[in-house]
Amino acid sequence: MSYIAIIPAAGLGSRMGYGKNKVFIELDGKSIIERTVALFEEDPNCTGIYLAVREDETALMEEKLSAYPKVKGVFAGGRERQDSIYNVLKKIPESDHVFIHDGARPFASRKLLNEVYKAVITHKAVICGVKVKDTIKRVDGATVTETLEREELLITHTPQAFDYRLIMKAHENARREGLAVTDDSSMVEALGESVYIVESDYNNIKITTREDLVIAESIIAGRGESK
Ligand SMILES: Nc1ccn([C@@H]2O[C@H](COP(=O)(O)OP(=O)(O)OP(=O)(O)O)[C@@H](O)[C@H]2O)c(=O)n1
Ligand SMILES: C[C@](O)(CO)[C@H](O)COP(=O)(O)O
Repeated sequence: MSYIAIIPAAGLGSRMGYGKNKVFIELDGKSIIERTVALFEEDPNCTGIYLAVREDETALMEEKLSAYPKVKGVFAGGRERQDSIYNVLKKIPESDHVFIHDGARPFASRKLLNEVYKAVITHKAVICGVKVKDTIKRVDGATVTETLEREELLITHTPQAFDYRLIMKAHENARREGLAVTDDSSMVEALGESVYIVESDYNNIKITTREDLVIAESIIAGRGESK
C-alpha cells in the first residue's frame, strides 16, 4: 500500500498581497513550496508527488523542485483550487490512495501524515483539523443570524486523503452538478459518503496573509531550524 500526493500550488496569492504566488516566498532560506514538497519526499509511504502550477510558473517550479526525485509531474492548474486538483487527478497514474495537500501548508508533521495514512487504509475519505478556539457566528452582512455550537465545528486542514476511485468519482460528480467547494472532502460528502477525522495540530497553518509569515518564522524558530 502507498499513496500519491497531489499538491495544488497554482494560486495567485492575492490575500498575501505580494503580487506573486506566495508559495515561492522563502522562509529562512527555503521556499514554502520546497518545504511542503519535502514533507512527501521524506515520507516512505509516498511514491510520487504531482503538482498543479500556473502555466507561467512551470519552468520556475520545475527548477525549484529538481532536487526532489519523487516529483513526477508538474501540470497546469485551473481557475479554482478544485479545478487545479482535478487537472492533476486526470493525469496521475492510478494508485491505492491519494493525498491532497495545499502547497501553502509547509508545516504538516510526519506524525500527522502517518496518522492520516493509517486512517485512509480503513476509511475511504480522511480529513484532518483542529478544534475551534473562538466563537463562530453565522452572519448576514453586519447582522448576526446564529451562534454556532463550537463543539460541532472543525477547523479543517490538509492533507486530505482518499481512496483513488472515490475522489475521482467525487470530482467528476461535482463538475457534473456544478458544485463549487473550497476543499475536496466536501465533494465526497456530496456523494453521501462518510468522512473520517484525524486530529491535526495548530502549527499546520495555511500561509495566506502576511501575518502568517510572522507565525511561520516563529514555527521555524521554535523547531530550532533557523540559521
Ligand atoms: N486556482 C487555484 C487556487 C489555489 N491553488 C492552491 O491551493 C492552495 C490553497 O489555496 P489558497 O491558500 O487560497 O492560495 P491562493 O489561491 O494562492 O490564495 P488567494 O486566495 O489569497 O489568492 C494553495 O497552495 C494554492 O496555490 C491552486 O492550486 N489553484
Ligand atoms: C483546503 C483548505 O485548506 C481546507 O481548510 C481550504 O479550504 C483552502 O481554502 P483556500 O481559500 O483555497 O485557501
